[in-house]
Amino acid sequence: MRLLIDVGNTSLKAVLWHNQQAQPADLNNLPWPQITEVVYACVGRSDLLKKLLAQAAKHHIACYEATVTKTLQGLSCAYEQVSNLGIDRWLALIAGFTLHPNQACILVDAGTATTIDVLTSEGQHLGGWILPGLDLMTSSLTQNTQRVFDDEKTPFENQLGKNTPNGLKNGALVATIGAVEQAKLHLGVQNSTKTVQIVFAGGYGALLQQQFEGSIFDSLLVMKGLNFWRDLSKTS
Ligand SMILES: Nc1ncnc2c1ncn2[C@@H]1O[C@H](COP(=O)(O)OP(=O)(O)OP(=O)(O)O)[C@@H](O)[C@H]1O
Ligand SMILES: CC(C)(CO)[C@@H](O)C(=O)NCCC(=O)O
Ligand SMILES: [K+]
Repeated sequence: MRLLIDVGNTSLKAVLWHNQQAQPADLNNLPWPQITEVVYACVGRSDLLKKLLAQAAKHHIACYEATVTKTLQGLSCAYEQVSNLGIDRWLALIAGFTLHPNQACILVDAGTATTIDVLTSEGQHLGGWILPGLDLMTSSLTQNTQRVFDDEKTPFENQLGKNTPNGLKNGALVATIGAVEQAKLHLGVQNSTKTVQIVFAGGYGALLQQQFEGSIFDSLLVMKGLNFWRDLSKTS
């Protein structure tokens, strides 16, 4: 059984991976005797991660930190400075590459930030974008203007706004949708028979997924990437 840990800027997420399945992990009551290894990825700072790694060491369990490399099996990273790419983005790419072989993908992780990464059917990462997440888009406007206000009960909708909270929330949503549309242009899906698999993850992934026909939402995308990273980096 593997303990998989994904440390973001806002939260730490962990799952237990056993028999090709993810089970929720209770961090206050981990089944250490059954855990064979700890695999983790970290873009943020975390005292909780330090505590978990210390506990693993006490139980003599090997810990592996996922890193970005120029290539991994048939997958290649677009960044010149590969260590600058967020590991969560690399893991989403690894998951897309492994789960959708020979298929062009757009990986969208919509949390605190929204990241969009473009992957060709040959496994080449073409690059991507980092946008403020939907909440950051709206809060940066309410905090830096006098008259732009939000409203808890206003949903994000792909429509024109006819009041301030609508204008604000819908603006954030369509900006994000527009960025995903721009990503498609880099894969030449217009005027061609090529298809692209758009995969959404993260807190706002399910909402965004509804905006793109044929797209999928996978709440475990980064965790799956972490699990594949460990398998693939063992054999490369
Ligand atoms: N149903 C939902 N469950 C969790 N978060 C949601 C949901 N709907 C919207 N959100 C928003 O998604 C964001 C959390 O996203 P996510 O869980 O992907 O973490 P994250 O922001 O990526 O954190 P980190 O950067 O720490 O990984 C928050 O802004 C939250 O308001
Ligand atoms: C963009 C975030 C914060 C998303 O979690 C993370 O992937 C990160 O810290 N990235 C580093 C910068 C980059 O990916 O170019
Ligand atoms: K994240």
